[in-house]
Amino acid sequence: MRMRSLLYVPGSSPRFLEKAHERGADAIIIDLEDAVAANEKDAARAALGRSVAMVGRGGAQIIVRINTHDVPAMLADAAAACEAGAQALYIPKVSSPDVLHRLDAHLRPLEEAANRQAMRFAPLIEDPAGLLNAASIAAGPRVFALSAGGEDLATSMGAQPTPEVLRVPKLMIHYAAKAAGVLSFGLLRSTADYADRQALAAAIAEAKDFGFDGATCIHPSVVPLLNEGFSPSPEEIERARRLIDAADQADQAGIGAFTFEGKFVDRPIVTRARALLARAAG
Ligand SMILES: CC(C)(COP(=O)(O)OP(=O)(O)OC[C@H]1O[C@@H](n2cnc3c(N)ncnc32)[C@H](O)[C@@H]1OP(=O)(O)O)[C@@H](O)C(=O)NCCC(=O)NCCSC(=O)C[C@H](O)C(=O)O
Ligand SMILES: [Mg+2]
Repeated sequence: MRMRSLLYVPGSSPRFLEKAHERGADAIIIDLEDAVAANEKDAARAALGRSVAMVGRGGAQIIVRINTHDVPAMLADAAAACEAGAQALYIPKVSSPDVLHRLDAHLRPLEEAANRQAMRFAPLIEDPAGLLNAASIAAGPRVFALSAGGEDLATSMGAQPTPEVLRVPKLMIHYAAKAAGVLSFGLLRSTADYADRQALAAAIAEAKDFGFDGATCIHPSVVPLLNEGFSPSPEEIERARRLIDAADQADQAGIGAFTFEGKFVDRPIVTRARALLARAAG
């Protein structure tokens, strides 16, 4: 399943929710957390059934970002997301796997009673404790993806969310995701400056080179950039096909390493080409 673009939509904004399914995002994250004012959170949760149905009309994966600042709110959000038919939870401010176990135990009987598929978890790491526990968080129950919340991460450290500040923590979280074999979402910079398209395109190209699978965004204008940027280009696909043909011929001739279009090729390079074609196939 492709998850190049994940569009955040505040769960309290009917104007945004109404057309979110037309924006082309692979996944839509209905936010109940920081984009929703405190006095609107109960109403956003109560409306979740309608919101999930509305944003799901285009076939995107539907994810709900729950609150984790207090346990009753967290459990109520998770139960509402389950009842609404969301496929996954975005779980903010995860500092250790404990919260994932708590949610897993809470959801299991609800899912069984309603005969629903298990919702998957995407923890969001947003403080230094979470950063240092990233490997155990990535290996937690139901986890399918990991990402960093750059704004909260910087804030929790008394830092500014500049690319220099965010680069190392975001890469640490990325490597934890890769070590656990789960998806890794993000860019090596803050996503708050969504209007600078040139900088965004460069950041997306960089993230793709690092092996990130996709990224979240807060505005629909970024979705096409993510979809294009995290997809293999036609040139990359053509080259991968030629390289695999050449590798198959070399294999039949009993040759493991060879020169292809002026460059050295051996097994990991062929594996990379096959992975690129698999990604292109969706
Ligand atoms: C950033 C925004 C507040 C901008 O809002 P606004 O100025 O009203 O947008 P536009 O006028 O440019 O909108 C143009 C059209 O696009 C639609 N729109 C805009 N945003 C969205 C959206 N997110 N989803 C769906 N549709 C959207 C408008 O309706 C307009 O369409 P039309 O009506 O047809 O003309 C706003 O974009 C926004 O609120 N974005 C979401 C913010 C959010 O969810 N933030 C939380 C996630 S990020 C985070 O929490 C950080 C992380 O945790 C960390 O710590 O780093
Ligand atoms: Mg945050």
